[in-house]
Amino acid sequence: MTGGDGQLGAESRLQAEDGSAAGEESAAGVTDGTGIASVSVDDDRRFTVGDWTAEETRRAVAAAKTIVVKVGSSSLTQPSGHLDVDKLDALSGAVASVRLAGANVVLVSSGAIAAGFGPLGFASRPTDVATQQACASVGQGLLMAQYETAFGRYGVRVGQLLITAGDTMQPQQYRNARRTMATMLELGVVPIVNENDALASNEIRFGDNDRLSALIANMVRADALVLLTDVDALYTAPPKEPGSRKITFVPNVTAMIDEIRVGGTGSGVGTGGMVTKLEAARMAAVSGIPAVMTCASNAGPALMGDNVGTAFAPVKHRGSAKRLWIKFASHPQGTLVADAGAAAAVRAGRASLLAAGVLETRGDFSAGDAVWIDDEAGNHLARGLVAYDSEEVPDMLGRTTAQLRRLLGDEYAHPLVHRDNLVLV
Ligand SMILES: Nc1ncnc2c1ncn2[C@@H]1O[C@H](COP(=O)(O)OP(=O)(O)O)[C@@H](O)[C@H]1O
Ligand SMILES: N[C@@H](CCC(=O)OP(=O)(O)O)C(=O)O
Repeated sequence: MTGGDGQLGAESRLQAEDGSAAGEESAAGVTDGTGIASVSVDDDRRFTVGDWTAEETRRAVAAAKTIVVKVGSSSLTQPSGHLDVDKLDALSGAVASVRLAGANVVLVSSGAIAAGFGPLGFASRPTDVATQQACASVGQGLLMAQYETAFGRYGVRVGQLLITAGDTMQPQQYRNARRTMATMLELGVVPIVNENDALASNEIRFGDNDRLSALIANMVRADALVLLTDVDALYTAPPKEPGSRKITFVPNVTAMIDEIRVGGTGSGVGTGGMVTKLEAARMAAVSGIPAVMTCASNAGPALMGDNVGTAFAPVKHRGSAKRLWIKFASHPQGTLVADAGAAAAVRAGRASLLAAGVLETRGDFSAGDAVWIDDEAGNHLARGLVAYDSEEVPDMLGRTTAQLRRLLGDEYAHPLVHRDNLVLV
């Protein structure tokens, strides 16, 4: 449903991402009679989807104290597989201006593979992972050298940070990356982040940098995310399709995600296309971060809050860093299958998961790992950090807290997943 003014209406779909009506506090809870209280697992301050206007969203981008800017391969390179220095210089100028105006800026830059295949003699972007990785190792160096020169003109220092998907999943690595980035920002450096393509494995790989940029926005507690690509805005269908219309404002990305027809990359050097950009916008919106998506040549106006591209309003308050990590970055190692009562309580968003309400455990996990919480039909309800090793759980299943204390001891008289460590999907 697209309004004639290019704003995507969401009035009829005021549903928060967890399925409960926006702003409504769910009442269901679960206790096993031992007084374990049930309080909200999600941020229950009232948030009304639709509160943010397009202007407010854009103003928030312009006023951001900390901002993540993501730029795609096609905005930095030529189809021949070489850097497009003019484009890179123009982008660097826009980002440096924001830095010099006092904001913290993180630049998530793709382009390593696209800048590396030309110098290595390939006519087009290689498709096999090993060759892509070799191209990335050549292209990443070229990219950074060019960024150093470009930002150097403005007296702005840049630093490289290469991250694998695995790094964002491991709490320790995540903390290290967050600390490094925070320190770089304190020192006035613009961190330039890319996926560590040379080390990424085929199985665990972002591939594109769109979702990585939303994770980084959470990591640095950014106030805004700007996604720069080779198309000026989000359209109702891939822009080359006749009749596709430009969308200037999306008040509720979680509600509209199924209504837009998105296609893959349009350039031959990018990855992911609009699918992953919309996913990044959704991750930002449910993390309380306003976002704008437009073409790289609009970087300056977008960062100034001008009416370019597509603005995405936040749809929730920002959660804690821990909850955002559980929701978007953790890598579940197993599954706890909840019975109907526990599933309803988890879904309602106000409960710890007790052993009494769990029917089955699957997978090999350690205390502190992320696990899925599924219903009996196999639907994922939530992700959470489990308090026990997978070998300990079978003896606990179906038992009340009082029984656990009596049979197994005090240390087992706790929820399998405490509500503070549980996030609805
Ligand atoms: N609904 C849509 N609206 C806008 N662009 C779309 C849509 N569906 C597919 N696309 C394509 O997504 C491309 C951008 O994705 P991609 O090539 O991965 O860029 P980047 O390299 O910047 O990440 C655009 O060039 C466009 O052709
Ligand atoms: N990390 C890769 C990103 C690959 C890619 O094409 O990403 P994108 O252009 O953001 O869709 C690189 O630097 O080449």
